Amino acid sequence: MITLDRLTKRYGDKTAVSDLSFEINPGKVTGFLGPNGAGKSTTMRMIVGLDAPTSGRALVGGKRYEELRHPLREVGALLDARAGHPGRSARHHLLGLARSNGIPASRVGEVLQTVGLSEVANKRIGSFSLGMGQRLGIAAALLGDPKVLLFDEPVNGLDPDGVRWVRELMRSLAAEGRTIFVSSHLMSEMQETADHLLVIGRGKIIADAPIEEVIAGSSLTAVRVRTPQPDVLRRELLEFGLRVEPNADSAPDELLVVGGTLEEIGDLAFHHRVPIHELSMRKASLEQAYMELTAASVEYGSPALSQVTEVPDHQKA
Ligand SMILES: Nc1ncnc2c1ncn2[C@@H]1O[C@H](COP(=O)(O)OP(=O)(O)OP(=O)(O)O)[C@@H](O)[C@H]1O
Repeated sequence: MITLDRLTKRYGDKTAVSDLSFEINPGKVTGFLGPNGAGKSTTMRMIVGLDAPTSGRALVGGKRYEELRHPLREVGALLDARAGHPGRSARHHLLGLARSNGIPASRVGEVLQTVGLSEVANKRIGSFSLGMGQRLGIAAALLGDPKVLLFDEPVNGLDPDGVRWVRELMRSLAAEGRTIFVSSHLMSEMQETADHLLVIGRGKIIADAPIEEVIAGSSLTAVRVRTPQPDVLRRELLEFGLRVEPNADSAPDELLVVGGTLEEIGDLAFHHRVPIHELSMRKASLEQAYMELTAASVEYGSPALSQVTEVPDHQKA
């Protein structure tokens, strides 16, 4: 388990992480999301002792990183895939880490196998592609067989096969009861991998909830109802306290209802003898839910496309 207790980091006037308190539990993949500059890497660096908090604490299994006797055997991290001397071979890099952490050398062959680098184990790290570097970083994180694992953007640079491999690895590590904390900007990938989400913006927590709850909380998650009596049903739904979205694109017999479950809406229609021709859930994607959640905390936003694309004269209407 990872515990953050009022964790704060300031760089001069800039507060990178502000009073963060939360727990990351074992047996789950917890996704760590937030816009660029939100404070994700800084938080992860403080958990593994690479940055000192200005105030507050980050604990792994109840201890500060500095208090861990064999840190790599308790917490593994992929924070910077370029770590490791470029002139060294992958095997030597891992052997060095194993030796300094009291990990048997036999473990090196095992993790190289796990990440699919056995055949290039004796090649120089400097000759590795971005994806191979990511795999080596993951091998280093797994070396001490730790209960807690942190991955900062682990699928960065990986091809689709590699992305799927990382997803399956995270899921299986969590299924073994480990604590998996992973940051990513790839929402579709997070939607497939994470059980729980922590969303931060400008150093503060915006959401700490199961992924299904985050998606259900989006205004784009709604129940679609088709009925020959939309006006009657609309009135009853509003009376019941639900919201009916005005939707110019809807067919005349269709209502989009926010805030209610399929069961509640079905029962309500039955109670008022309103015939139903369709009752279905329209789920927001994680990307849509995330964009809504973080809209107010994007520090380095993108200009509207019309501002950056010059439309050639001959294409103008
Ligand atoms: N060593 C440093 N010195 C000064 N400011 C820093 C330092 N490290 C981080 N920051 C600032 O702290 C804030 C949080 O940065 P951090 O890298 O943790 O964000 P992030 O969420 O990981 O962003 P990204 O998604 O772009 O990787 C940013 O505004 C960043 O400029």
